[in-house]
Amino acid sequence: MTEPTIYKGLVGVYADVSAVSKVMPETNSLTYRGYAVQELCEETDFEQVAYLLWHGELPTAAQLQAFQAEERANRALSPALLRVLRDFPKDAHPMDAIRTAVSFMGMEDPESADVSDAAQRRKAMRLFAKAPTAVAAANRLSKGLEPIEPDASLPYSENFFHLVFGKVPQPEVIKSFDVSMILYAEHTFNASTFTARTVTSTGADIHGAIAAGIAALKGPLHGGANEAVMHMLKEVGSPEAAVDWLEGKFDHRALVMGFGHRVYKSGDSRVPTMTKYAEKMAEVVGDRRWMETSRVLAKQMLERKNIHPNLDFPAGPAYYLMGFDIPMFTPIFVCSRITGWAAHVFEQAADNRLIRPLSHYTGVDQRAVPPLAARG
Ligand SMILES: CC(=O)SCCNC(=O)CCNC(=O)[C@H](O)C(C)(C)COP(=O)(O)OP(=O)(O)OC[C@H]1O[C@@H](n2cnc3c(N)ncnc32)[C@H](O)[C@@H]1OP(=O)(O)O
Ligand SMILES: O=C([O-])CC(=O)C(=O)O
Repeated sequence: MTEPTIYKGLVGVYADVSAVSKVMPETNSLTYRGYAVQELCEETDFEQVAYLLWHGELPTAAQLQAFQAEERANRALSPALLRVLRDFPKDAHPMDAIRTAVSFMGMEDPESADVSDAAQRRKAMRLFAKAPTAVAAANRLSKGLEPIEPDASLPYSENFFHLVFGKVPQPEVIKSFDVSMILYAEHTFNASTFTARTVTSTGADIHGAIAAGIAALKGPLHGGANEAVMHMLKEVGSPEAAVDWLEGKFDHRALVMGFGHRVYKSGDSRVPTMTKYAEKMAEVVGDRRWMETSRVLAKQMLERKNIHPNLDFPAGPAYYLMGFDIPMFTPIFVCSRITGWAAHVFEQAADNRLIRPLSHYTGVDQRAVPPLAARG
């Protein structure tokens, strides 16, 4: 019998068509619904990008107003969910907290069992609006602080800071955060999005798909890398120590977090924009240490290994400079990626076929079951 070709890690496999976004590794570029992501960062904001991903077109002023009004009206958590969040172990991983909160939101959603396109879209809006409230509440409760109520007078990104810190920072900080949310929003068939599509392909609901996406995003090879990058920068300590630190990693053939990418082999399309806004954060805060250390690491990785940084590399220090606790970084990524995951859930469901690949069996040949007494 001829051996089937195995595509380990599904490298190079086209699993379906998609009209949501396009990664062009040959030019290090990325478009959402045909718009270059860098241009979206400069010309729009995260709410407009969320609308674009879900509807295929940028909103008109009236459409944006309606979208924002719906988002602002759905931010509050139920008293039952707040009670559950209060009962989480204080040392619960924040990604486990948001994954569990999303599952809970699914159970209490008024349209829980309805997987029609219209209901899934309404549920996506509720998830999009509530996720920041849950992420911020879990973070504050883990530190013994009371959750803060969302402020419906504030746009999405301003409200995020309000929920976490109880105040809104200067516009430069909001802009850098908003840019990170646009850049993190969507990236074709990455592991978490493919997971969400696989769950959707079984006919399951959007809360299940997004909870599964969160579980996949937590891993350090995917979204968890933005936290690992900041731990790494702190371990390195200073730009002067970066080259020796990196050589030590090479000696042990260790992975360097925030570097490498399955699709981009000559640079991640999002890195220049995120680096620009991380640099702005360093200016605002007046602390250049992390960006200088990053610069040396990136230069050395390229010279020694020809490996480029990915989006998590500048996003890690950017979030740190914004004042977020490191365990918040991947949950922030969740709040952004909910938009991309949901767009893929809608697309998968609209033209569905169960996702079910094959495995090539390499175990022992078929054999008889020995009786218990005969098993040595
Ligand atoms: C938002 C995101 O999810 S972006 C990704 C975030 N993840 C990280 O930053 C984690 C660190 N990076 C990695 O682990 C990998 O680069 C991944 C998982 C992102 C991509 O993995 P793959 O596509 O399977 O990369 P692949 O294994 O083919 O890498 C090619 C070579 O580069 C090496 N390499 C890739 N990334 C790194 C890295 N970060 N540090 C050191 N070496 C690396 C591999 O070891 C491999 O070397 P080899 O040919 O000697 O075996
Ligand atoms: O595309 C990938 O494999 C990972 C990634 O960069 C993302 O999900 O943003």
